Amino acid sequence: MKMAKPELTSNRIGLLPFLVVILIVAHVIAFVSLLVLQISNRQDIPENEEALERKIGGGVKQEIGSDMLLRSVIITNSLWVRSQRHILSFLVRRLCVSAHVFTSVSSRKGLGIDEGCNDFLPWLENKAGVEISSLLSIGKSANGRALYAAEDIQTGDCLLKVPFSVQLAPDNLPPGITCLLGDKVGDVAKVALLILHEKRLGHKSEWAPYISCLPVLEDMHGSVFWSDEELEMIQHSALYEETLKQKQQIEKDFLALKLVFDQFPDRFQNVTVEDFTYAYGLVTSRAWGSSRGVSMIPFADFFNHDGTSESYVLSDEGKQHSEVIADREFAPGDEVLIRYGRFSNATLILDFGFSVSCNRYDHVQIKLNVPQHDVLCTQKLQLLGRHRTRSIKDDNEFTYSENSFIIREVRPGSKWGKGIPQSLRAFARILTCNSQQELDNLRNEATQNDGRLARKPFKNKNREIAAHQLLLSEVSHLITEYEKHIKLLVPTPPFLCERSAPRRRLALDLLTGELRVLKSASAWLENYCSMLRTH
Ligand SMILES: C[S@@+](CC[C@H](N)C(=O)[O-])C[C@H]1O[C@@H](n2cnc3c(N)ncnc32)[C@H](O)[C@@H]1O
Repeated sequence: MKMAKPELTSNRIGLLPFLVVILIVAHVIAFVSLLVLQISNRQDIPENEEALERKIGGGVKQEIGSDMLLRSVIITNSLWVRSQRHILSFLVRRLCVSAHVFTSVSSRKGLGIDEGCNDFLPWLENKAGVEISSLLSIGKSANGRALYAAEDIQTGDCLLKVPFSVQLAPDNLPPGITCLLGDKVGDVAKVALLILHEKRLGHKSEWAPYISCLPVLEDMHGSVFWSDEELEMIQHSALYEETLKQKQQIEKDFLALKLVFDQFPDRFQNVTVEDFTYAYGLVTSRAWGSSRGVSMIPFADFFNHDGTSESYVLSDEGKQHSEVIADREFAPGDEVLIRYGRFSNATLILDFGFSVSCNRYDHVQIKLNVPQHDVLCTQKLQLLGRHRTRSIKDDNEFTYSENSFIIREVRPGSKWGKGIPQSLRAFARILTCNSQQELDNLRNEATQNDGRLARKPFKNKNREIAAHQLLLSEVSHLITEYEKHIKLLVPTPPFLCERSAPRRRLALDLLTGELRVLKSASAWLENYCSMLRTH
Protein backbone atom coordinates (compact mmCIF):
# COMPACT_ATOMS: atom_id res chain seq x y z
CA MET A 1 0.00 0.00 0.00
CA LYS A 2 2.76 2.39 0.81
CA MET A 3 4.41 1.75 -2.52
CA ALA A 4 1.46 3.55 -4.07
CA LYS A 5 2.19 6.76 -2.21
CA PRO A 6 2.84 9.49 -4.78
CA GLU A 7 6.13 10.72 -3.36
CA LEU A 8 7.58 7.23 -3.48
CA THR A 9 6.40 6.21 -6.93
CA SER A 10 7.13 9.49 -8.67
CA ASN A 11 8.40 9.10 -12.24
CA ARG A 12 9.68 12.63 -12.60
CA ILE A 13 13.23 11.64 -13.56
CA GLY A 14 14.40 15.26 -13.66
CA LEU A 15 13.92 15.56 -9.92
CA LEU A 16 15.73 12.34 -9.13
CA PRO A 17 19.35 13.60 -8.74
CA PHE A 18 18.06 16.44 -6.58
CA LEU A 19 16.11 14.02 -4.39
CA VAL A 20 19.11 11.69 -4.07
CA VAL A 21 21.31 14.60 -2.89
CA ILE A 22 18.66 15.67 -0.36
CA LEU A 23 18.41 12.11 0.84
CA ILE A 24 22.17 11.75 1.30
CA VAL A 25 22.38 15.08 3.11
CA ALA A 26 19.45 14.09 5.28
CA HIS A 27 21.16 10.82 6.21
CA VAL A 28 24.38 12.62 7.10
CA ILE A 29 22.55 15.21 9.22
CA ALA A 30 20.57 12.43 10.90
CA PHE A 31 23.74 10.61 11.76
CA VAL A 32 25.48 13.74 13.04
CA SER A 33 22.44 14.86 15.03
CA LEU A 34 22.25 11.44 16.63
CA LEU A 35 25.91 11.68 17.61
CA VAL A 36 25.41 15.17 19.01
CA LEU A 37 22.38 14.01 20.91
CA GLN A 38 24.27 11.09 22.40
CA ILE A 39 27.19 13.27 23.44
CA SER A 40 25.02 16.04 24.83
CA ASN A 41 23.03 13.60 26.91
CA ARG A 42 26.17 11.73 27.94
CA GLN A 43 24.31 8.51 27.59
CA ASP A 44 25.52 5.37 26.02
CA ILE A 45 23.35 4.55 23.05
CA PRO A 46 24.51 1.09 22.11
CA GLU A 47 23.55 1.22 18.46
CA ASN A 48 24.22 3.74 15.74
CA GLU A 49 21.83 4.27 12.83
CA GLU A 50 23.50 1.59 10.76
CA ALA A 51 23.21 -0.99 13.48
CA LEU A 52 19.65 0.16 14.00
CA GLU A 53 18.82 -0.47 10.37
CA ARG A 54 20.51 -3.86 10.52
CA LYS A 55 18.43 -4.65 13.54
CA ILE A 56 15.23 -3.70 11.76
CA GLY A 57 16.30 -5.67 8.68
CA GLY A 58 17.09 -8.72 10.79
CA GLY A 59 13.88 -8.24 12.66
CA VAL A 60 11.83 -8.56 9.51
CA LYS A 61 13.16 -12.04 8.95
CA GLN A 62 12.31 -13.01 12.47
CA GLU A 63 8.80 -11.66 12.12
CA ILE A 64 8.01 -14.29 9.48
CA GLY A 65 6.31 -17.17 11.14
CA SER A 66 5.00 -14.98 13.86
CA ASP A 67 1.27 -14.25 14.01
CA MET A 68 -0.88 -12.94 11.14
CA LEU A 69 -0.75 -9.31 12.10
CA LEU A 70 3.03 -9.23 12.15
CA ARG A 71 3.17 -11.01 8.80
CA SER A 72 0.86 -8.44 7.25
CA VAL A 73 3.36 -5.78 8.27
CA ILE A 74 5.94 -7.44 6.05
CA ILE A 75 3.56 -7.54 3.13
CA THR A 76 2.56 -3.90 3.35
CA ASN A 77 5.94 -2.40 4.33
CA SER A 78 8.87 -2.82 2.02
CA LEU A 79 12.08 -2.51 4.00
CA TRP A 80 13.18 0.39 1.80
CA VAL A 81 10.07 2.40 2.50
CA ARG A 82 10.44 1.65 6.16
CA SER A 83 14.04 2.68 6.44
CA GLN A 84 13.60 5.91 4.47
CA ARG A 85 10.72 7.05 6.56
CA HIS A 86 12.41 5.88 9.69
CA ILE A 87 15.51 8.03 9.29
CA LEU A 88 13.85 11.06 7.74
CA SER A 89 11.07 11.40 10.22
CA PHE A 90 13.45 10.74 13.06
CA LEU A 91 15.55 13.61 11.79
CA VAL A 92 12.58 15.89 11.29
CA ARG A 93 11.36 15.26 14.79
CA ARG A 94 14.79 15.77 16.33
CA LEU A 95 15.22 19.09 14.56
CA CYS A 96 11.69 20.34 14.98
CA VAL A 97 10.61 19.24 18.41
CA SER A 98 10.95 22.76 19.78
CA ALA A 99 9.31 24.20 16.67
CA HIS A 100 6.05 22.38 17.54
CA VAL A 101 5.48 20.76 14.18
CA PHE A 102 2.86 18.62 15.79
CA THR A 103 1.30 21.50 17.56
CA SER A 104 0.19 23.00 14.31
CA VAL A 105 -1.42 19.69 13.37
CA SER A 106 -3.04 19.45 16.75
CA SER A 107 -4.47 22.92 16.71
CA ARG A 108 -5.88 22.27 13.25
CA LYS A 109 -7.92 19.47 14.82
CA GLY A 110 -8.79 21.58 17.83
CA LEU A 111 -6.55 19.70 20.24
CA GLY A 112 -4.59 21.10 23.12
CA ILE A 113 -0.82 21.35 23.11
CA ASP A 114 0.84 19.06 25.61
CA GLU A 115 3.73 21.27 26.67
CA GLY A 116 4.68 18.94 29.49
CA CYS A 117 5.35 16.06 27.10
CA ASN A 118 7.34 17.68 24.29
CA ASP A 119 10.58 16.13 25.43
CA PHE A 120 9.12 12.84 26.53
CA LEU A 121 9.66 10.77 23.37
CA PRO A 122 13.19 12.06 22.70
CA TRP A 123 14.04 11.22 26.31
CA LEU A 124 12.59 7.70 25.99
CA GLU A 125 14.34 7.06 22.67
CA ASN A 126 17.57 8.21 24.18
CA LYS A 127 17.10 5.82 27.08
CA ALA A 128 16.20 2.98 24.75
CA GLY A 129 18.93 3.75 22.24
CA VAL A 130 16.50 3.12 19.39
CA GLU A 131 13.73 4.96 17.66
CA ILE A 132 10.35 4.20 19.23
CA SER A 133 7.94 5.96 16.92
CA SER A 134 8.15 8.29 13.99
CA LEU A 135 4.42 8.25 13.34
CA LEU A 136 2.93 9.40 16.61
CA SER A 137 3.02 12.48 18.78
CA ILE A 138 1.65 13.13 22.25
CA GLY A 139 -1.21 15.58 22.62
CA LYS A 140 -4.09 16.40 24.91
CA SER A 141 -7.59 15.10 24.38
CA ALA A 142 -10.86 15.26 26.26
CA ASN A 143 -9.70 11.97 27.82
CA GLY A 144 -6.32 13.12 29.07
CA ARG A 145 -3.13 12.61 27.13
CA ALA A 146 -3.46 10.83 23.82
CA LEU A 147 -1.45 9.79 20.79
CA TYR A 148 -2.00 11.48 17.43
CA ALA A 149 -0.86 10.69 13.92
CA ALA A 150 2.13 12.93 13.18
CA GLU A 151 1.93 12.07 9.49
CA ASP A 152 -0.11 9.88 7.17
CA ILE A 153 -0.45 6.39 8.60
CA GLN A 154 -1.39 3.37 6.50
CA THR A 155 -3.08 0.17 7.63
CA GLY A 156 -0.37 -2.25 8.72
CA ASP A 157 2.17 0.41 9.68
CA CYS A 158 4.06 -0.29 12.86
CA LEU A 159 3.03 2.60 15.09
CA LEU A 160 5.64 2.12 17.77
CA LYS A 161 8.16 -0.30 19.16
CA VAL A 162 8.97 -0.01 22.83
CA PRO A 163 11.90 -2.19 23.93
CA PHE A 164 11.35 -4.26 27.07
CA SER A 165 14.44 -2.56 28.49
CA VAL A 166 12.52 0.73 28.95
CA GLN A 167 9.37 -0.83 30.39
CA LEU A 168 8.72 -0.84 34.14
CA ALA A 169 8.23 -4.31 35.58
CA PRO A 170 8.63 -5.97 38.98
CA ASP A 171 12.26 -6.86 38.24
CA ASN A 172 13.11 -3.14 38.08
CA LEU A 173 12.75 -2.97 41.85
CA PRO A 174 16.10 -2.66 43.63
CA PRO A 175 17.35 -6.15 44.67
CA GLY A 176 17.42 -5.06 48.33
CA ILE A 177 13.66 -4.55 48.17
CA THR A 178 12.88 -7.57 46.00
CA CYS A 179 14.47 -9.95 48.49
CA LEU A 180 12.02 -8.74 51.16
CA LEU A 181 8.94 -9.50 49.06
CA GLY A 182 7.27 -12.79 49.83
CA ASP A 183 5.09 -14.88 47.52
CA LYS A 184 2.02 -13.04 48.80
CA VAL A 185 2.84 -9.82 46.96
CA GLY A 186 1.40 -9.85 43.43
CA ASP A 187 2.91 -8.25 40.33
CA VAL A 188 0.52 -5.27 40.28
CA ALA A 189 1.50 -4.45 43.86
CA LYS A 190 5.20 -4.79 42.99
CA VAL A 191 4.95 -2.32 40.11
CA ALA A 192 2.89 0.01 42.33
CA LEU A 193 5.74 -0.17 44.86
CA LEU A 194 8.21 0.62 42.10
CA ILE A 195 6.20 3.73 41.16
CA LEU A 196 6.13 4.90 44.79
CA HIS A 197 9.86 4.29 44.99
CA GLU A 198 10.62 6.31 41.85
CA LYS A 199 8.21 9.07 42.88
CA ARG A 200 10.10 9.49 46.15
CA LEU A 201 13.39 9.78 44.25
CA GLY A 202 11.91 12.78 42.40
CA HIS A 203 14.16 14.19 39.69
CA LYS A 204 16.89 11.76 40.72
CA SER A 205 14.81 8.88 39.40
CA GLU A 206 15.92 7.49 36.05
CA TRP A 207 12.19 7.42 35.23
CA ALA A 208 11.46 11.01 36.34
CA PRO A 209 10.21 12.25 32.91
CA TYR A 210 7.80 9.32 32.74
CA ILE A 211 6.62 9.49 36.34
CA SER A 212 5.91 13.21 35.95
CA CYS A 213 3.59 12.48 33.01
CA LEU A 214 1.34 10.15 35.01
CA PRO A 215 -2.11 11.46 35.96
CA VAL A 216 -2.76 12.95 39.38
CA LEU A 217 -5.11 11.34 41.89
CA GLU A 218 -7.88 13.91 41.24
CA ASP A 219 -8.10 12.75 37.62
CA MET A 220 -8.47 9.06 38.47
CA HIS A 221 -11.98 7.67 38.61
CA GLY A 222 -11.51 3.91 38.98
CA SER A 223 -14.19 2.63 41.35
CA VAL A 224 -11.60 1.83 44.06
CA PHE A 225 -11.32 5.63 44.49
CA TRP A 226 -15.06 6.13 44.98
CA SER A 227 -16.47 7.13 48.35
CA ASP A 228 -19.09 4.93 50.05
CA GLU A 229 -21.82 7.32 48.84
CA GLU A 230 -20.55 7.09 45.29
CA LEU A 231 -20.35 3.30 45.48
CA GLU A 232 -24.00 3.19 46.53
CA MET A 233 -24.84 4.30 43.00
CA ILE A 234 -23.68 0.92 41.66
CA GLN A 235 -24.85 -1.37 44.42
CA HIS A 236 -27.02 -3.40 42.00
CA SER A 237 -24.15 -4.15 39.67
CA ALA A 238 -21.57 -6.91 40.14
CA LEU A 239 -19.04 -4.07 39.96
CA TYR A 240 -19.97 -3.12 43.51
CA GLU A 241 -18.78 -6.43 45.00
CA GLU A 242 -15.80 -6.51 42.68
CA THR A 243 -14.70 -3.04 43.82
CA LEU A 244 -14.91 -4.06 47.47
CA LYS A 245 -12.84 -7.17 46.66
CA GLN A 246 -10.20 -5.06 44.90
CA LYS A 247 -10.06 -2.63 47.82
CA GLN A 248 -9.51 -5.56 50.20
CA GLN A 249 -6.77 -6.91 47.95
CA ILE A 250 -5.03 -3.52 47.95
CA GLU A 251 -5.18 -3.38 51.75
CA LYS A 252 -3.79 -6.93 51.95
CA ASP A 253 -0.94 -6.05 49.58
CA PHE A 254 -0.26 -2.87 51.53
CA LEU A 255 0.07 -4.86 54.77
CA ALA A 256 2.28 -7.44 53.03
CA LEU A 257 4.61 -4.58 52.03
CA LYS A 258 4.90 -3.25 55.55
CA LEU A 259 8.26 -4.98 56.01
CA VAL A 260 9.64 -3.06 53.02
CA PHE A 261 8.25 0.26 54.29
CA ASP A 262 9.82 -0.36 57.71
CA GLN A 263 13.20 -1.42 56.32
CA PHE A 264 13.48 1.55 53.97
CA PRO A 265 12.02 4.51 55.91
CA ASP A 266 14.07 6.96 53.82
CA ARG A 267 12.37 5.77 50.63
CA PHE A 268 8.87 5.04 51.91
CA GLN A 269 8.38 7.34 54.88
CA ASN A 270 4.73 7.97 55.73
CA VAL A 271 3.41 6.00 52.74
CA THR A 272 -0.31 5.62 53.38
CA VAL A 273 -2.75 3.10 52.01
CA GLU A 274 -4.19 6.00 49.95
CA ASP A 275 -0.78 6.60 48.33
CA PHE A 276 -0.51 2.89 47.61
CA THR A 277 -4.05 2.75 46.19
CA TYR A 278 -3.17 5.63 43.86
CA ALA A 279 -0.05 3.81 42.61
CA TYR A 280 -2.05 0.57 42.31
CA GLY A 281 -4.68 2.43 40.22
CA LEU A 282 -1.94 3.77 37.94
CA VAL A 283 -0.81 0.21 37.28
CA THR A 284 -4.27 -1.28 36.65
CA SER A 285 -5.11 1.58 34.29
CA ARG A 286 -1.93 1.55 32.22
CA ALA A 287 -0.02 -1.74 32.47
CA TRP A 288 -0.09 -4.85 30.32
CA GLY A 289 0.41 -8.48 31.32
CA SER A 290 3.85 -9.55 30.10
CA SER A 291 6.51 -12.23 30.33
CA ARG A 292 7.97 -10.11 33.16
CA GLY A 293 4.64 -10.31 35.00
CA VAL A 294 3.09 -6.89 34.56
CA SER A 295 4.72 -4.08 32.59
CA MET A 296 4.10 -0.36 32.30
CA ILE A 297 4.96 0.52 28.71
CA PRO A 298 5.90 4.21 28.52
CA PHE A 299 4.55 6.01 25.45
CA ALA A 300 2.28 3.05 24.51
CA ASP A 301 0.32 3.87 27.64
CA PHE A 302 -0.70 7.22 26.14
CA PHE A 303 -3.03 5.42 23.73
CA ASN A 304 -6.68 5.83 24.64
CA HIS A 305 -9.18 3.00 24.21
CA ASP A 306 -11.66 2.29 21.45
CA GLY A 307 -13.54 -0.99 21.84
CA THR A 308 -13.97 -1.28 18.07
CA SER A 309 -10.28 -0.94 17.24
CA GLU A 310 -8.36 -3.96 15.98
CA SER A 311 -5.04 -2.53 17.14
CA TYR A 312 -3.64 -3.72 20.42
CA VAL A 313 -0.30 -4.04 22.12
CA LEU A 314 1.66 -7.03 20.85
CA SER A 315 4.61 -8.49 22.61
CA ASP A 316 7.50 -9.82 20.53
CA GLU A 317 9.56 -11.98 22.85
CA GLY A 318 12.16 -12.68 20.14
CA LYS A 319 12.90 -9.03 19.52
CA GLN A 320 12.22 -8.08 23.12
CA HIS A 321 9.85 -5.25 22.40
CA SER A 322 6.15 -4.38 22.45
CA GLU A 323 4.62 -3.03 19.28
CA VAL A 324 1.33 -1.80 17.88
CA ILE A 325 0.20 -2.16 14.27
CA ALA A 326 -2.26 0.30 12.69
CA ASP A 327 -5.61 -1.32 11.87
CA ARG A 328 -6.65 1.55 9.56
CA GLU A 329 -5.46 4.71 7.88
CA PHE A 330 -4.97 7.92 9.84
CA ALA A 331 -4.45 11.46 8.59
CA PRO A 332 -2.06 13.81 10.43
CA GLY A 333 -3.74 15.04 13.61
CA ASP A 334 -6.14 12.09 13.96
CA GLU A 335 -6.20 10.52 17.38
CA VAL A 336 -4.93 6.94 17.19
CA LEU A 337 -6.78 4.59 19.52
CA ILE A 338 -6.24 0.96 20.40
CA ARG A 339 -8.36 -1.68 22.11
CA TYR A 340 -7.30 -2.45 25.67
CA GLY A 341 -9.44 -5.59 25.63
CA ARG A 342 -13.02 -6.73 25.09
CA PHE A 343 -14.09 -5.03 28.28
CA SER A 344 -17.53 -4.32 29.69
CA ASN A 345 -18.16 -0.96 31.33
CA ALA A 346 -17.86 -2.68 34.70
CA THR A 347 -14.26 -3.64 33.95
CA LEU A 348 -13.48 -0.29 32.32
CA ILE A 349 -14.75 1.53 35.41
CA LEU A 350 -12.98 -0.77 37.87
CA ASP A 351 -9.57 -0.75 36.22
CA PHE A 352 -9.50 2.42 34.12
CA GLY A 353 -12.12 4.80 35.52
CA PHE A 354 -14.05 5.42 32.32
CA SER A 355 -16.97 3.92 30.42
CA VAL A 356 -18.23 3.91 26.86
CA SER A 357 -21.88 4.38 25.97
CA CYS A 358 -23.64 1.39 24.35
CA ASN A 359 -20.72 -0.88 25.16
CA ARG A 360 -21.23 -4.13 23.23
CA TYR A 361 -19.31 -6.08 25.87
CA ASP A 362 -21.65 -5.10 28.71
CA HIS A 363 -23.15 -7.94 30.69
CA VAL A 364 -25.08 -8.61 33.86
CA GLN A 365 -24.37 -11.05 36.61
CA ILE A 366 -27.41 -12.98 37.74
CA LYS A 367 -27.42 -15.14 40.86
CA LEU A 368 -29.77 -18.04 41.43
CA ASN A 369 -30.16 -20.03 44.61
CA VAL A 370 -32.11 -23.13 45.52
CA PRO A 371 -34.57 -21.70 48.10
CA GLN A 372 -34.30 -23.31 51.52
CA HIS A 373 -38.08 -23.68 51.70
CA ASP A 374 -38.04 -25.90 48.59
CA VAL A 375 -38.98 -29.41 49.79
CA LEU A 376 -36.44 -30.84 47.33
CA CYS A 377 -33.70 -28.39 48.35
CA THR A 378 -31.25 -31.04 49.65
CA GLN A 379 -31.77 -33.35 46.66
CA LYS A 380 -31.29 -30.49 44.20
CA LEU A 381 -28.10 -29.30 45.90
CA GLN A 382 -26.75 -32.86 45.92
CA LEU A 383 -27.53 -33.30 42.24
CA LEU A 384 -25.96 -29.96 41.35
CA GLY A 385 -22.89 -30.80 43.43
CA ARG A 386 -22.36 -34.08 41.59
CA HIS A 387 -22.76 -32.70 38.10
CA ARG A 388 -20.84 -29.46 38.21
CA THR A 389 -19.05 -29.27 34.91
CA ARG A 390 -19.15 -25.75 33.68
CA SER A 391 -16.26 -23.35 33.81
CA ILE A 392 -17.11 -20.14 35.59
CA LYS A 393 -14.08 -18.08 34.61
CA ASP A 394 -15.06 -15.38 32.19
CA ASP A 395 -12.03 -14.30 30.15
CA ASN A 396 -10.82 -10.78 30.85
CA GLU A 397 -13.59 -10.21 33.33
CA PHE A 398 -14.41 -11.02 36.92
CA THR A 399 -14.52 -14.54 38.31
CA TYR A 400 -17.89 -15.66 39.52
CA SER A 401 -19.14 -18.08 42.11
CA GLU A 402 -20.85 -21.28 41.01
CA ASN A 403 -24.43 -20.06 41.17
CA SER A 404 -23.82 -16.86 39.27
CA PHE A 405 -24.24 -16.52 35.53
CA ILE A 406 -23.38 -13.90 32.97
CA ILE A 407 -26.06 -12.59 30.62
CA ARG A 408 -24.95 -10.70 27.54
CA GLU A 409 -27.11 -8.66 25.22
CA VAL A 410 -29.40 -10.91 23.17
CA ARG A 411 -29.27 -9.54 19.65
CA PRO A 412 -32.61 -9.02 17.94
CA GLY A 413 -33.63 -12.06 15.93
CA SER A 414 -31.43 -14.40 17.95
CA LYS A 415 -33.04 -17.80 17.56
CA TRP A 416 -31.25 -19.57 20.39
CA GLY A 417 -31.11 -16.71 22.85
CA LYS A 418 -27.36 -16.30 22.39
CA GLY A 419 -26.38 -14.14 25.32
CA ILE A 420 -28.38 -16.16 27.85
CA PRO A 421 -26.06 -18.98 28.91
CA GLN A 422 -27.28 -22.55 28.54
CA SER A 423 -26.01 -23.20 32.06
CA LEU A 424 -28.44 -20.58 33.43
CA ARG A 425 -31.39 -22.10 31.57
CA ALA A 426 -30.34 -25.54 32.85
CA PHE A 427 -30.17 -24.21 36.41
CA ALA A 428 -33.68 -22.78 36.05
CA ARG A 429 -34.98 -26.19 34.85
CA ILE A 430 -33.51 -27.83 37.95
CA LEU A 431 -34.99 -25.16 40.20
CA THR A 432 -38.48 -25.72 38.78
CA CYS A 433 -38.44 -29.51 39.27
CA ASN A 434 -41.22 -30.38 41.67
CA SER A 435 -40.78 -34.12 42.06
CA GLN A 436 -37.98 -36.59 42.75
CA GLN A 437 -38.96 -38.30 39.50
CA GLU A 438 -38.17 -35.17 37.51
CA LEU A 439 -34.76 -34.86 39.18
CA ASP A 440 -34.03 -38.55 38.49
CA ASN A 441 -34.91 -38.03 34.83
CA LEU A 442 -32.47 -35.12 34.60
CA ARG A 443 -29.74 -37.16 36.30
CA ASN A 444 -30.26 -40.11 33.91
CA GLU A 445 -30.27 -37.84 30.88
CA ALA A 446 -27.01 -36.21 32.05
CA THR A 447 -25.34 -39.61 32.61
CA GLN A 448 -26.35 -40.80 29.15
CA ASN A 449 -25.02 -37.63 27.52
CA ASP A 450 -22.00 -35.48 28.42
CA GLY A 451 -22.68 -35.38 32.17
CA ARG A 452 -24.13 -31.88 32.15
CA LEU A 453 -27.53 -31.47 33.74
CA ALA A 454 -30.74 -30.22 32.10
CA ARG A 455 -29.14 -29.01 28.88
CA LYS A 456 -32.09 -30.17 26.76
CA PRO A 457 -35.51 -28.51 26.88
CA PHE A 458 -38.08 -30.35 28.98
CA LYS A 459 -40.22 -32.58 26.79
CA ASN A 460 -43.26 -31.28 28.64
CA LYS A 461 -43.86 -27.79 27.21
CA ASN A 462 -45.48 -26.48 30.38
CA ARG A 463 -42.46 -27.46 32.47
CA GLU A 464 -40.15 -25.75 29.96
CA ILE A 465 -42.33 -22.62 30.12
CA ALA A 466 -42.29 -22.72 33.94
CA ALA A 467 -38.46 -22.86 33.98
CA HIS A 468 -38.21 -19.87 31.68
CA GLN A 469 -40.93 -17.97 33.55
CA LEU A 470 -38.81 -18.34 36.63
CA LEU A 471 -35.89 -16.73 34.81
CA LEU A 472 -38.18 -14.06 33.44
CA SER A 473 -39.37 -13.12 36.90
CA GLU A 474 -35.75 -12.85 38.14
CA VAL A 475 -34.84 -10.66 35.18
CA SER A 476 -37.99 -8.52 35.56
CA HIS A 477 -37.20 -7.98 39.23
CA LEU A 478 -33.71 -6.75 38.30
CA ILE A 479 -35.14 -4.49 35.60
CA THR A 480 -37.42 -2.83 38.15
CA GLU A 481 -34.52 -2.33 40.56
CA TYR A 482 -32.25 -0.87 37.87
CA GLU A 483 -34.97 1.48 36.59
CA LYS A 484 -35.70 2.72 40.10
CA HIS A 485 -32.04 3.32 40.74
CA ILE A 486 -31.39 5.10 37.46
CA LYS A 487 -34.29 7.47 38.20
CA LEU A 488 -32.64 8.33 41.52
CA LEU A 489 -29.47 9.40 39.73
CA VAL A 490 -31.19 11.85 37.38
CA PRO A 491 -30.88 14.67 38.39
CA THR A 492 -27.84 14.51 40.67
CA PRO A 493 -28.91 13.19 44.07
CA PRO A 494 -28.26 15.49 47.07
CA PHE A 495 -25.89 13.03 48.73
CA LEU A 496 -23.39 13.53 45.89
CA CYS A 497 -21.11 16.53 45.76
CA GLU A 498 -20.15 18.38 42.57
CA ARG A 499 -16.83 16.49 42.46
CA SER A 500 -18.78 13.27 41.96
CA ALA A 501 -20.28 14.38 38.64
CA PRO A 502 -17.93 12.31 36.42
CA ARG A 503 -18.53 9.27 38.62
CA ARG A 504 -22.30 9.71 38.43
CA ARG A 505 -21.97 9.65 34.64
CA LEU A 506 -19.97 6.43 34.89
CA ALA A 507 -22.60 4.90 37.15
CA LEU A 508 -25.34 5.92 34.71
CA ASP A 509 -23.45 4.41 31.77
CA LEU A 510 -22.95 1.21 33.72
CA LEU A 511 -26.55 0.88 34.88
CA THR A 512 -28.15 1.84 31.56
CA GLY A 513 -25.87 -0.62 29.76
CA GLU A 514 -26.75 -3.43 32.13
CA LEU A 515 -30.44 -2.49 31.92
CA ARG A 516 -30.22 -2.78 28.13
CA VAL A 517 -28.80 -6.30 28.52
CA LEU A 518 -31.56 -7.27 30.96
CA LYS A 519 -34.28 -5.92 28.68
CA SER A 520 -32.91 -7.85 25.73
CA ALA A 521 -32.92 -11.04 27.82
CA SER A 522 -36.44 -10.35 29.04
CA ALA A 523 -37.72 -9.81 25.49
CA TRP A 524 -36.15 -13.08 24.34
CA LEU A 525 -37.56 -15.05 27.30
CA GLU A 526 -41.06 -13.61 26.74
CA ASN A 527 -40.85 -14.54 23.12
CA TYR A 528 -39.60 -18.06 23.86
CA CYS A 529 -42.46 -18.70 26.30
CA SER A 530 -45.15 -17.35 23.97
CA MET A 531 -43.70 -19.40 21.10
CA LEU A 532 -43.96 -22.56 23.24
CA ARG A 533 -47.54 -21.67 24.17
CA THR A 534 -48.67 -21.22 20.57
CA HIS A 535 -46.91 -24.28 19.08
C1 LIG B 1 -3.54 3.89 29.34
S1 LIG B 1 -4.07 5.43 29.86
C2 LIG B 1 -4.25 6.36 28.37
C3 LIG B 1 -3.59 7.72 28.45
C4 LIG B 1 -4.27 8.70 29.36
N1 LIG B 1 -5.34 9.39 28.64
C5 LIG B 1 -3.32 9.71 29.97
O1 LIG B 1 -3.74 10.86 30.17
O2 LIG B 1 -2.20 9.37 30.29
C6 LIG B 1 -5.72 5.00 30.32
C7 LIG B 1 -6.51 6.16 30.84
O3 LIG B 1 -6.91 7.03 29.80
C8 LIG B 1 -8.27 7.42 29.91
N2 LIG B 1 -9.02 6.86 28.77
C9 LIG B 1 -8.56 5.99 27.85
N3 LIG B 1 -9.49 5.74 26.91
C10 LIG B 1 -10.57 6.44 27.24
C11 LIG B 1 -11.88 6.58 26.67
N4 LIG B 1 -12.25 5.93 25.56
N5 LIG B 1 -12.76 7.40 27.28
C12 LIG B 1 -12.42 8.05 28.41
N6 LIG B 1 -11.21 7.96 29.00
C13 LIG B 1 -10.28 7.17 28.43
C14 LIG B 1 -8.75 6.87 31.24
O4 LIG B 1 -8.52 7.84 32.22
C15 LIG B 1 -7.82 5.69 31.47
O5 LIG B 1 -7.62 5.37 32.82
